[in-house]
Amino acid sequence: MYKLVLLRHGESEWNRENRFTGWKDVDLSEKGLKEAKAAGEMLASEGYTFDAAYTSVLKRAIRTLWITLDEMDLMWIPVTRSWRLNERHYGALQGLNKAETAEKYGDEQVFIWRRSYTTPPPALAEDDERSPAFDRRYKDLKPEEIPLTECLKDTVARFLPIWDDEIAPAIKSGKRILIAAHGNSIRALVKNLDNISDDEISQVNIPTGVPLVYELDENLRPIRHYYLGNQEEIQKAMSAVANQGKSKTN
Ligand SMILES: O=C(O)[C@@H](CO)OP(=O)(O)O
Repeated sequence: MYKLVLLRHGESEWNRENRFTGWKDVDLSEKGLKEAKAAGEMLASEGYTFDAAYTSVLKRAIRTLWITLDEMDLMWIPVTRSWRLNERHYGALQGLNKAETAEKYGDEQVFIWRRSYTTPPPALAEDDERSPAFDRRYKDLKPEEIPLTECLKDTVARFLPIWDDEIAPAIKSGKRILIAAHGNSIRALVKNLDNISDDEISQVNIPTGVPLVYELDENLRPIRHYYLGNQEEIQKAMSAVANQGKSKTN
């Protein structure tokens, strides 16, 4: 049996302000820093350790990983950063307040933009200065790999190559892996691992800063999964994520 731990970054400044974030490189809030520390403490106290870690090229996930590994005295383990673990690109919604967007376009439309598997949010214009094409960290991507928006299906498609080529073989070789990533890149992985339908994945919400443990069989099929921590608080945190895209007037 293998154990894989997934960790969504701690609360970011834009999570705190309830803004669509996507590939915008915002940092952790004070609360997010504390969540990352608590995640590391919990993993250490529950006896977890890791041989390697994977994260995105966005500082909220990288810093969460640093803090978690620091708490576990594991800052020395190899870390792979890849754009393939980035948050789902939120297109032209990036920067907008989620509740205000729901007031303007309706809760249903915002739910589709946030949680539909195949409908992407409105795209950034190609010449928009926020396009990843103008960001040096993405200079090695092929033009067709650079997103101007993404639905979850797109995120699954760009995440799977690093899973199949690097992470899955590492787990099978016996390495204990920690993945510090984002709400929607973790949803992409969870959909794939648990074989969740396109419809049902719309109801899955990942809380910030809570370790999610997957026990996997020799073929990396999940045996069970569970969050570490206070289960009641975790349920509340998941509902809070679901409600972020609802207008306040409803
Ligand atoms: O804004 C985002 O990038 C993500 C994660 O914070 O939000 P959502 O849960 O709305 O998909």
